[in-house]
Amino acid sequence: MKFAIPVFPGSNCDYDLLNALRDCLHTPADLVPATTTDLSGYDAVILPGGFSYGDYLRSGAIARFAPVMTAVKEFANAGKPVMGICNGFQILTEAGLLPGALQANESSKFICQVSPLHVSNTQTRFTTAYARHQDIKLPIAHGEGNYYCDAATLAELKAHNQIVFEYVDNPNGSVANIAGIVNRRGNVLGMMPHPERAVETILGSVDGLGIFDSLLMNHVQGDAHVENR
Ligand SMILES: NC(=O)CC[C@H](N)C(=O)O
Repeated sequence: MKFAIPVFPGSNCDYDLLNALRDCLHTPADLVPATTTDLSGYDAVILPGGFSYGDYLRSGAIARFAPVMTAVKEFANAGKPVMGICNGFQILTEAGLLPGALQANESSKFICQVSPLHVSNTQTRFTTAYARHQDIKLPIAHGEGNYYCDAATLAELKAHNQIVFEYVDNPNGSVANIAGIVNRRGNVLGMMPHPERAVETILGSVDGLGIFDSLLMNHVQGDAHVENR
């Protein structure tokens, strides 16, 4: 299973992700520039964290116009797995691949800490390696992680089991403690916590491995059994 990691001007978690995939998971992965228009050689795309285009206007608001995003949309529309971590999640909402938006944290402060989370849905292709309702700890590091959606969207997310990760202590004011969601089809995941920073004991947690293990396992088994239609 080969991963593409689009790199935007200002991405700063791209090498963490490359390390997680190549060195810890032993799976092929390439950094690809934001000008790339062809993702046909890849099985999955993960948008990394950072500050794309300086996060001017709003996080992800400029990145969504990068040429690679046209290819990412085609990739997602073909049902292939796409994931966005932190700034990647912000880009996915701005691009319309996931509902809702990420606002400034309620405290207006940048938050950098390890956060306890519930895995709320273990039936997605990103989370089958976790136990049902497993409690995990992942690092968070963001200024705009306060997930917002309107009441109708929240009802849709709940009705279709699209809330995948929830904060235990809601550090940023997110609606319904939301830390990560999938799209209705189940092939696009966005999450504010950083699983790629929790893949080795020396990092203090290996709780992020479950996401990458799930992707690899479900790719081998054929992703169709975890499609949410
Ligand atoms: N770690 C990150 O990706 C940071 C995300 C974003 N730029 C923010 O501060 O909200």
